[in-house]
Amino acid sequence: MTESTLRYQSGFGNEHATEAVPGALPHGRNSPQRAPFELYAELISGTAFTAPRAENRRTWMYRRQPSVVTGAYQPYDQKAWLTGAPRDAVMPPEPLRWAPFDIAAGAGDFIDGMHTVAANGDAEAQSGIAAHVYLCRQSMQQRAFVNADGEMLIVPQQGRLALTTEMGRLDVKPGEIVLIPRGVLFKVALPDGASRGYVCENYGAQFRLPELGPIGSNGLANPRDFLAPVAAFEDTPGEVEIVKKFGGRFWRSTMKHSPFNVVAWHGNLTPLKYDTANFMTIGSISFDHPDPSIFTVLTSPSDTPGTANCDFVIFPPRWMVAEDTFRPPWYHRNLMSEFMGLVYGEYDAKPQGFRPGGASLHNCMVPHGPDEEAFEKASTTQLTPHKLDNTLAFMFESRLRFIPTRFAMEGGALDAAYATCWAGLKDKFKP
Ligand SMILES: O=C(O)Cc1cc(O)ccc1O
Ligand SMILES: [Fe+2]
Repeated sequence: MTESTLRYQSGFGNEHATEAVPGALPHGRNSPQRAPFELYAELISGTAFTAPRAENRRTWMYRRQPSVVTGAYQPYDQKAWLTGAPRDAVMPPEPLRWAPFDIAAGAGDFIDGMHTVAANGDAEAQSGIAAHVYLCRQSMQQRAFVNADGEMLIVPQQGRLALTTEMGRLDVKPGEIVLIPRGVLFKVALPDGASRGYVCENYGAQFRLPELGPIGSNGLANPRDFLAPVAAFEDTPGEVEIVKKFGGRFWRSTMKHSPFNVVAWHGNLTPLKYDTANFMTIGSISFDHPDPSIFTVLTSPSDTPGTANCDFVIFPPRWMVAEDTFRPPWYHRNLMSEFMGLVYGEYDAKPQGFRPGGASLHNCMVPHGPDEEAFEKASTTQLTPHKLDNTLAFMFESRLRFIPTRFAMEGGALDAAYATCWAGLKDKFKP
């Protein structure tokens, strides 16, 4: 695949209007007696009808056939993709870390290659998230996927993804992220072959931009950098298998035609992509460093103000200038639980052991912080302005503890020696 030439529309939560064939959108009403060109009008509501206006998300689609035109559903086998906190699983009380998950372990496509690393909450209670990795080497062909359990925040780590969705097409590459709303059909092609990445499946309130408080009206992730697709439809003949995730189970059905048949749409419920290179990073320009909440790209609030169901936080390239300051993260333990991944480069608190395509998990009140090497360096180095470059780590941070899966604990990637990275931190007290 050459560089992407797709067109997009800009703005987080914006009201977009787009037609692949001019004249396909009705004007002045959503549901005329007959829609233009004999299309079917169909509404998808991503929030309750009566959700506050600022949170309300819905889109009207004008399509060649409505979504009801499917066959019966049969069970579909996907055992590695789990939903919610597994009640019978053991949750170790210690820090956990995984080596890069082996792409060769995933022979299939984006659906079959999904492996849950850790999950919390309960999809039926619309609360919590799952942290997955996808390990795949095949494009989805004559197949589409729809997730009724939550929205999906996809963080590619290796290999570009070419997504086809009901609202149009998006190309994403490592360093970019894509957000697929709950219930929107999509398929994933792999222009670079073998691909790996992370997914946050969010059963709770939809991700949105965080409040900016005293930061003001600009900064962090700016709304205009979120890109929605333009309407596009497929004409490819042949049956399409629809795989649906519904209440933690997987189902398959067959459609005689492609479900990517939306000729025009308008609304504010859309897939979105975002390039993390556009994140306006804020940090200390005096001393100390602020809490990592300054790196929040998107937040899924819970019912308790300020205590997120999930924050999606990135640690992008940035200047470190703080004076008389230990610059990496301090030693800490938090109420919030932290699942971390690394897209590329090194993370300043763990320059060696935390590698791209791997992960770490520091659950509620589990102490962690810089390893011995990072501590020694950061506490003795000459503090000049320094660019942390070529690095992109991220965190799915949740108020709910993550429970690691069997794949995580027994699949071969678990770093049994993780705790030894702090073992050499001696008592150097010199009164
Ligand atoms: O654990 C981590 O590396 C993430 C993190 C970074 C930071 O600067 C402060 C707290 C925190 O959890
Ligand atoms: Fe932390």
